[in-house]
Amino acid sequence: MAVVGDLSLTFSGKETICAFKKGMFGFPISSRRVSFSAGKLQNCRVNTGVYAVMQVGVESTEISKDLEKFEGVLGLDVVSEEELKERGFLGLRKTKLVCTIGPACCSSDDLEKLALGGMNVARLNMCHNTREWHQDVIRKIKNLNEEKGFSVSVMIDTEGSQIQIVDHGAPSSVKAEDGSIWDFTTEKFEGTRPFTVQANYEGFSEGINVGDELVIDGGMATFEVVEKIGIDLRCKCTDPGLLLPRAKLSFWRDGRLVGRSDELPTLSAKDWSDIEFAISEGVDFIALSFVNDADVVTHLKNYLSTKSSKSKVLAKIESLEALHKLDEIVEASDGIMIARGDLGVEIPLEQIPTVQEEITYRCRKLNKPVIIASQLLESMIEYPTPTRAEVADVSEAVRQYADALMLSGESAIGPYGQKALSVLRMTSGRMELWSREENRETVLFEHKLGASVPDQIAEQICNRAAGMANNLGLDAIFVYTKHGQMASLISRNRPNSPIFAFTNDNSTRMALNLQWGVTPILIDLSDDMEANINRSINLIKTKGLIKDGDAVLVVSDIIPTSAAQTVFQSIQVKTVA
Ligand SMILES: Nc1ncnc2c1ncn2[C@@H]1O[C@H](COP(=O)(O)OP(=O)(O)OP(=O)(O)O)[C@@H](O)[C@H]1O
Ligand SMILES: CC(=O)C(=O)O
Ligand SMILES: [K+]
Ligand SMILES: [Mg+2]
Repeated sequence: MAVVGDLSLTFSGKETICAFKKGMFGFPISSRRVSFSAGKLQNCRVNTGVYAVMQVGVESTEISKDLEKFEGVLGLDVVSEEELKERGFLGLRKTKLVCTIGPACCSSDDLEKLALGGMNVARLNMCHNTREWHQDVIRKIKNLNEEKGFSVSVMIDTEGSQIQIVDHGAPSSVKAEDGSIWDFTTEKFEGTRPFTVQANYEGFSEGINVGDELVIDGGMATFEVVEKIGIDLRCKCTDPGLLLPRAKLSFWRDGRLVGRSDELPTLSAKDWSDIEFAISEGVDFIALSFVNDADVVTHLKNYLSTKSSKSKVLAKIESLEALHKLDEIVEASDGIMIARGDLGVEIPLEQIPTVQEEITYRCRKLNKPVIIASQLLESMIEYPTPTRAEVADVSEAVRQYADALMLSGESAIGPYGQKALSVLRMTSGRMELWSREENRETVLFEHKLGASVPDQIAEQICNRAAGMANNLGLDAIFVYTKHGQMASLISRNRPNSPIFAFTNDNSTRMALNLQWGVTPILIDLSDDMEANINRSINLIKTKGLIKDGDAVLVVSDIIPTSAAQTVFQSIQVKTVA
C-alpha cells in the first residue's frame, strides 16, 4: 500500500468529516461523507495518487489539528518516489517506457510487476482480443493506480485498415519456395487450398499490373505478378520466404511503392466503435494507426471535445503518405508514434534509421512527444537476453532524445516481458548518463530548436529555465502547470535536472507520463502561487525527498481564474530552507 502517512483521529462527540475524496484512505470509503461517533480511528492510511483538501465539519479542535498536517496530499507515484529516494534527483529516469499488454502479461500480478519495473504507459492493440478482455485490463490498471499508488496511463491503438493476409491456408506460417506459383484472391475459401492467399480488401489488385512486385511484410518474401485473373493476382515467388498470419502486402513498381493506403479509411467502423469504448473507459491516449493526413487527427480531436473526453490523440507514422505530410500531422496531434513495423512495409528498410531520426527531431522542434516503437528487443520474444544490436538500437533511440520507447510482442506475448522492460530501463539510464556527461552545459540546442511553437513567451521562458538549471547545476525544476504546456516546453530542452510538473488536472498528469524527464505530480493548486510553491516544497520535504540547501528552479504559468489576476509566468530559484 502506498502511504503518505498514518493518521490517528480522536473523536469526542457526534462529528462528521466531509468531503474526503474516494480512496483517500487506505480502506475503501465509498461515500463522500463519513460519520464517526466518539472513539479513536487509528492508522488511517492516506494514499498517494489522490489529492484532497479536507473540510472538517467538526467541533473537535483535536481533529482539525491532526488533519492540518495532511492538507494537500502529493499525488506522486510510488515508483518515482522510490527511484528518487534510492538514486537522487539525477538518478531519475528520463526516457518513458510503453508496454503492449497481451496474454502474457494481463493478470493484475503481471501488470503490477510491469508498473514496478517502470512502465509509464500500457498499450492495448485493438487488432487483437475481445472488448471484454480490453476492458478487464483497463480496469485492472486503474485499480492498481488507485489502490497501490502507481500512475500508469492507458493507451488504445486502433486497428486501422491495411491490405493484409487473412488466410493463407495454414494455422501459422507457410513457406513460399523459389519459383512457386501462388494465387492472391479476396475470395474466402474453406479448409486448406495450397498456394492460395486471401487478402482482406476487395480493391487490393486495382491498378496493379503484370510485372509489378508484391512484397510480403516489407521483405519476408517477394513475388512477381505474372497474371491478372479478374480481381485475383497470380504471382511467382522470386525471393523465397515466410508468409505469417496477418502478413502485410505492398506493391512495388520500378523500385517505388505503388501507394495504396489513401484508398482505405484511417478510421473504419470498427475503429469508431473502439473509440467510443475508449471514451467510455476514460483512456489517456488514443493512437491512430495509418494516419495519412492531419484531417483525421483534427476530426477525432474535435469529436473527442464534443464528448468532453480528455484523451490525447497520437498519430502513428507508418505510411509513405504520412511521411510526405509529417509536419501537418505532428502539428495536429498530441504526440507521435514512429511505428517502424508497418513503416518498414512502405519504405525500404535501410531508410528507417534516418527517417526515425528526422521524425524524432521534428517532434521535438514542434514540441510533441514521440514514441519509438517496434522490434526494439524483438529477439526477447523468444530469448531471455537481447542481441547486442538491439541494445545498440535502444541506445540510439535514447541518444536521439525520443520521449518514449515501446515494447510490443516482447511484453504482449513473450515470456520475458519484465526482463525486456528492465533491459530498456537499464539501457536508457546508461545512455542518459552518457549523454549528460557528453553535453555538460550545452544541452540546450536552442539554435537548432528555433522559435517554432505559437506561444513564444512561454517558449523563451522555458528555454531560459532549462539553460539556467543546467548552468547553475540545480537539483530539480518545479513547474506549475494546468495543461502541461510549460512542462512540455521545458522537457523539449532535455535539461539535466528532472522536471517535476505540479498540476491539479488529472488528465494533464496522465498525459505528462509520456514526456521525457517529466515526473507529474497531482496537487491541489490555489490562486495564490507563492502559497502553492511553498506548500509543494514543504510536502516534498516532509517526504524526505528534498533537504535543506537543495536548490530548485521554479517555473509557473498559472492562468488567471478571475479578472483581477494577471497571467503569472515566472522563473525563480529557491533554496530549500
Ligand atoms: N491483446 C492481445 N492479444 C493477443 N495477442 C496480442 C495482443 N496484443 C499483442 N499481441 C501479440 O503481440 C504481437 C505484437 O503486438 P503489437 O500490438 O505490437 O503488433 P503490431 O503488429 O506490431 O502492431 P500494429 O498491429 O499496431 O501494427 C502481435 O503480433 C500479437 O501476436
Ligand atoms: C506499432 C505499429 O503499429 C507498427 O510498428 O506497425
Ligand atoms: K494497431
Ligand atoms: Mg502498425
